[in-house]
Amino acid sequence: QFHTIKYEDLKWDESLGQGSFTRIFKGEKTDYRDGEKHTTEVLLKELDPDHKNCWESFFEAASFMSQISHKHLLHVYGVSVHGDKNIMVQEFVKHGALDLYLKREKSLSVSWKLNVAKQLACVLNFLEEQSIIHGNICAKNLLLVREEDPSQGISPFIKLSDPGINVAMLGKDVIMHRIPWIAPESLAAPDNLTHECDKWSFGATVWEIFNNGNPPLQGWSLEEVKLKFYENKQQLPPSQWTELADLIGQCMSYDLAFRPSCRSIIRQLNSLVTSGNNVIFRLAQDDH
Ligand SMILES: Nc1cnc(-c2cc(N)nc3[nH]ccc23)cn1
Repeated sequence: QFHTIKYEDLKWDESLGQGSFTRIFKGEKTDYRDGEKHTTEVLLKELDPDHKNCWESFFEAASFMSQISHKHLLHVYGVSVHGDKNIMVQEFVKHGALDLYLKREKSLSVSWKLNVAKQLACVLNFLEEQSIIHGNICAKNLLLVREEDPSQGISPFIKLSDPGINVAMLGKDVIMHRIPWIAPESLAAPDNLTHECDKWSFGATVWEIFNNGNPPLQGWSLEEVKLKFYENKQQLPPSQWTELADLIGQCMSYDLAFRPSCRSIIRQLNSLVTSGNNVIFRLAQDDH
């Protein structure tokens, strides 16, 4: 399914943190093509040795990413196995994960946020057309390839990262930490993910993008309280921008049938762009 990379062709640099049962490092891979030596900056994602049993799911995530290609999907160069080390070799994305970027950058414009949400909707639509379910859409799994530069008319560019270990393989506690990104129906059946699950997660991710990276249900630390969120069919605090709140609410419908198609999501995002401008105009008018 994918390219295997020789361990000796990899070089580890600094640690960049960890994911579910994984550790990530900046690194380099060396290729020898037409007699020349090429080194490429990469992201090395190592599966924890004590979760070796998840290696199929770990590589399944990698193979899902390398069997299709899309401009907004992270490129996976391949995998390397060395002793009890299972390593996924990914493209290195300069500005890292969006959840941290949103927390750091406090003055991102509405058009920046809409632009990023539209890119996510496009790759979601592509995955649905390819009948591929991601299963872990969230701001932490969105990577910022390019920052915006308004002076040059350059807009932000994101890529969706791999879903990581399949949620069905994760323990109950890890699944709880995915509330409210994980669709309520997936809590009961994590091994039965659907495209509708990705739409629910899309709604929670758009909520994150418009809430400056404040995680939803922040401070709801106790797991049973988070479960109450689903039991009471609660919604995330709605945005003041009603059209945006409506879209997020549709995506985060407890009834799968009410979740919009990707086409509808894209259409609604496009109309938010125009209504967004009007909202600003309306607010400006109210000020006078
Ligand atoms: N495929 C990927 C995934 N994450 C990065 C990344 C980049 C960065 N500047 N800081 C980071 N801190 C944590 C991860 C990360 C890069 N590429």
